Order: sequence, then C-alpha cells, then structure tokens
Amino acid sequence: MSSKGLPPVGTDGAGKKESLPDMMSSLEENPDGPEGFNMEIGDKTGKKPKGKQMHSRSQIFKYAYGQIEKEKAIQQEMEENDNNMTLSGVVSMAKEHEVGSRMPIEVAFKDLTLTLTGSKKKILRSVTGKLMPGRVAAVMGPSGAGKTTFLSAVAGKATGCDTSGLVLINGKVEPIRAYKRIIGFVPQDDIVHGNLTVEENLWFNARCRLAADMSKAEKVLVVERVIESLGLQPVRDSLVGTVEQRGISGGQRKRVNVGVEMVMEPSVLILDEPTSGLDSASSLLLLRALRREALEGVNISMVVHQPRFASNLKCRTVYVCLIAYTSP
Ligand SMILES: Nc1ncnc2c1ncn2[C@@H]1O[C@H](COP(=O)(O)OP(=O)(O)OP(=O)(O)O)[C@@H](O)[C@H]1O
Repeated sequence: MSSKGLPPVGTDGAGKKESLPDMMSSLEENPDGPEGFNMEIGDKTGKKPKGKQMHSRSQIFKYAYGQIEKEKAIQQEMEENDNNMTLSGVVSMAKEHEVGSRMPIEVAFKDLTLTLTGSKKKILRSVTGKLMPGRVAAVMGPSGAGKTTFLSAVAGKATGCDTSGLVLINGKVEPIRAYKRIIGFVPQDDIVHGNLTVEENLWFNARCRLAADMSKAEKVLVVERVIESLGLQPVRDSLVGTVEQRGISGGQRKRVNVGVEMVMEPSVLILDEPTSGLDSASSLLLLRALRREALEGVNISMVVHQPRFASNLKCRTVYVCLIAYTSP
C-alpha cells in the first residue's frame, strides 16, 4: 500500500497539518466545535458520570487512562489465573467486567470450496466449521496448505477463485463483504505508511474508519488504547520508515500493522502470521493484546506456525489440510 494520492494525515479544513497534540489543543480551545467533546468524564472504573462534559485535554486523558488502567487490571487478573484459564473463563471474565462492547459476529462456513478460476484445481475442499465471537482460533498447517486462502475466503477477500459452499453470519446466509466495515484483516504484507509516524498511521486509520459521528475525544481514546496495548508508546512519534529511510524495527512495524486494524474496533479480526519474524517477548505482547481484543467480544482468527502460541492463548485450533486436533 502506498501513501501516494492519500489526503494528508490529520489536516484541518484549510489543509493545515494537525498533529494529535495540535488537535487536542484545538479541542481544548473550542470544545463545542463540530468534532468537539460530546463525551463525559470517566472515573477510575471507566464509568462516565451523566451530565458532566469533558472540556479539557487533561480531562480527556484522565478518562482515557482511567479506561486503560481498568483494562490493565483485567489483564493482570487474567495472568494470575493463567494456569487454569479456559476459553469459557475468558468469555465469562469479559462478561463480568462488562467490557464486551462490539457487535458479536459468528462466522460459520459449510463445505467451503475454492476452485481456481478457469481451471479445476481446488485450493480448499469442503471446509466446515465455525468462528466464534470472544474466541481466538489458530489456523495451522504446512506451507501451501491453504491457510491464507481460507482466511481470505472467510474475510470475503479471495481473488482468482470461484467459491462454493455456505458462509453464515450470525446464522444467516449473507455476503461477508456486507460487514467489511467491522472486519479487520492484517495480511502478511505491510499495510502501514512508511513516511508517517506510528501515531499518524493509527490516527489516520481511526479518522478514516471509525464512525463519522464518533467524537474526536473518543477516537483519541481508541488510538491511545491501541498504542498502550501493543506497547508502542516508546516509538509513537517515530517514523515507520521506508526502503530509503530506516524507521522502527521490523517487530514494531508488525505491531503497527496490527494496530491499524485494531483502531477500527472490528468485530472480526483476521491475521495472517502476525507473529512471524517476532521474538518471543514481542510475540507474547502481541498475543496478549489479541487476547484482550477477544475479551471485548472480538472474533479472532490467525495463522500461527508455533503450536505453543496457540496453546498459550488457549486457542481453538483449526488445522488446514491436516487431521484436526482441537486444543482442550
Ligand atoms: N489466486 C490464486 N491463483 C493461483 N494459485 C493460488 C491462488 N490462491 C492460492 N493459490 C495457491 O493455493 C495454495 C495455497 O496457498 P496459501 O497462500 O493459501 O497457502 P498457505 O497455507 O497460507 O501457505 P504459507 O504458510 O506458505 O503462507 C498455493 O499453492 C497457492 O499458490
């Protein structure tokens, strides 16, 4: 993906560049502006008291960090219970903490078969199963088995193939593309803009892909949450980098790729090898961030090659072109 032809990131109506801090200052000066504060101050528990409007940058950040602290507490609780955590445990914890806020999407597929257009070669043959909200599914199998093809088909992005079989969204036969605004897809290749900073990449996506009627303050919260969750704080102002100009590390870049899809607050998040090229610590950090997304009710599927990552996350495992084994 190239940034050529894209509108400038964070510009005001006059085309003047508007960084996140600039934007926050302008919000502070003009809280009643068209994209100003219609959000309320939160307390430490993240609850928003009625009738109290946020009128300053510090108030917005107080709210944002109150929410983030709450999420960290949940994460800590999860880690303490890690040894006996089950998938149903994750889901019930999500309910307990009332953090599940996304529209739940269940994706079922029956006899999903993909044939190369103009030939009889079948890339996928009669794949049947279900991907559930609040769960993480690991798609595993040897190279060339069809993992990417399978996830592309689930996301409605398979090209060059004829698809047969059924895909049911929440039990209804509907084209998955109708849900593209709430499906995040992180391909193996880069989807970030190298000549923007980490924060600008995230902010650009938040601005373009979150609901138009969502206030700027709420969008800031979403971006801050993603930066915190993916451990991108130290590089938030660094250029991602291009071939000509070196930027952040490969592992950080990988996390930004995931982040640009996370900021759209998807209900379904599909990732093709998000941990490839990452060291164990970065992989774990990323997987924990994904588990937190699952706590929000997100339906997550990802290609992983290391079985220990799947078992770490207590994933439901979908083996492609192998005899299926589902982790307990
Ligand atoms: N549009 C297409 N045209 C031609 N061949 C295709 C197309 N899509 C997929 N294939 C073929 O289908 C097979 C499965 O590819 P896919 O990328 O899904 O495998 P994979 O399991 O993800 O592999 P890897 O782990 O190496 O990334 C490959 O042989 C690939 O060349």
